[in-house]
Amino acid sequence: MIRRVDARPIRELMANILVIDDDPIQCRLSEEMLKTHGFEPFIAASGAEGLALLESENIQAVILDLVMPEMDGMTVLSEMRTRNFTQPVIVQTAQPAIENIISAIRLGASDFFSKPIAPERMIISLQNALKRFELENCLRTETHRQKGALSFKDMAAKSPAMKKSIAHGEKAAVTQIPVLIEGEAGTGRDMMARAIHHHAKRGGKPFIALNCSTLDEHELDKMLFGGEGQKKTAFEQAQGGTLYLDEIGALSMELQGKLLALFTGKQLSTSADDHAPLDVRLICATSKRLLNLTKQKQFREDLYYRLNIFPVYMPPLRDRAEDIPDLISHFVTKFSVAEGRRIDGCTPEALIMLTQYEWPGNVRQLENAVYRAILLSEDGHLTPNEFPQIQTSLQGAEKLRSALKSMSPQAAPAHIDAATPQVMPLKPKAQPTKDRFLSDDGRVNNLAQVEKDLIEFALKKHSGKMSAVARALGIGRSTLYRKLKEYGLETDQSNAA
Ligand SMILES: Nc1ncnc2c1ncn2[C@@H]1O[C@H](COP(=O)(O)OP(=O)(O)OP(=O)(O)O)[C@@H](O)[C@H]1O
Repeated sequence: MIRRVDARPIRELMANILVIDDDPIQCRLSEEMLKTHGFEPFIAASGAEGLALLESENIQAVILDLVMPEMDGMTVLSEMRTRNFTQPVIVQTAQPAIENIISAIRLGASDFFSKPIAPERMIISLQNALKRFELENCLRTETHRQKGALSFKDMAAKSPAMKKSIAHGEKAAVTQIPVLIEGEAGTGRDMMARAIHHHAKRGGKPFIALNCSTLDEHELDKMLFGGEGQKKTAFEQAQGGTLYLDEIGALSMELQGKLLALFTGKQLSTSADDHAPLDVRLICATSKRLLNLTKQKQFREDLYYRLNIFPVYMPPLRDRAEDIPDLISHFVTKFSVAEGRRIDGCTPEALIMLTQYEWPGNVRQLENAVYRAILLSEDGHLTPNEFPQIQTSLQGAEKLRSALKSMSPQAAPAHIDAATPQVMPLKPKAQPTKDRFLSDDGRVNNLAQVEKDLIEFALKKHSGKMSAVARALGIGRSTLYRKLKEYGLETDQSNAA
């Protein structure tokens, strides 16, 4: 069971705060204060250095000194606006003239402090600024989603793996060529497709999405290539824009052939039979490796090479735990607003638990888990108890891990060519059993000797009980007595029972 401690919101625990100040002592003080309160400080000794860090790092808020040589705080503020940095900025200065305060606020500063600053006041100001920033971000993303204008900036991407995917997406956006998005379900393939569309010249034109695995073949055929009752095909609807085909690997061989014919023919035949040149950018997504499907003859190789011109890979969430806090923060804001609940965020234990989980359903599963947790929460904080399924699953995995640990360690696997042959201990060679019909010197025993040995064996086996021995040998008791006398066996081993 995970112990419950304080419940600081994630944004506070993980936020990257940039301090821009030319005074090294003030920088050290700010750094210590931020670390003590669980923030991640980034320090810049000049305005230029600060702007460079804003470009390269994922900064959530800035503490800015106004009086600095070369580039002063006001110039940094206006440069931030010009470059479209929307992070909250808390200004601090040793010269709090009223005109400075007004100018800084006009340039977008969220708060203003005169030095020396009481750390508690600065922390409260940061908390409020971050809360507002998170709300603004969430509102912006959801507005973009509703307007069909999702951009790369709307995607949580702190991890190197996601940064790489977004860099590929940005490159794909400036071209017109087909894109193939590969990744497990729930990794954000749809979001990536929409961002590529939005950033391309076609942004603002239609974006039509179809899922090839959820529609039956007849329906899909009609929607893609037309048929009775279908006023406009998906291609016609997407004309000038983008057609997004999710789970393209599920397309039947017949429909694959039709799609290939479209590529070669480049003509859109409408139901009204007027022909227009095809101007649709195709973005496909798949959770199965298309290359493997081609090897298994389930996907046409010629079509594969047409679609896989610009691949973009969406990494599973388990390979990018750094993105989890931002995603949770976004979902908490989104759903608590939607549900009219005041939820502050996750406790540190819950956050640790959620970053340890494997998330087989990726971001989609995390989104649903946060939504459920918000509905379960009673005191405005999300603790591990609000994620019962994740808790149970991790506890099960922990039990399995400790059971495996207690088992004897296995030998490290070796390549078959390098493995030394295992020498099995040889069983001691069995001694040949003496043939019961042979004497010690190898001659065949005579009949009397065999009969005597047999009677002796039966006497031992039945503990000398005469009636049992006679029954076992198939002779009468009087014959048995006679033979015992004959072979000199009647004394010690026999009894009358
Ligand atoms: N990087 C991200 N930042 C913010 N939200 C994300 C991100 N990736 C995914 N999401 C959200 O997670 C959910 C699932 O994403 P999306 O629909 O794009 O996934 P998918 O790979 O197409 O899978 P599915 O087939 O389940 O829809 C969506 O609500 C999406 O907005």
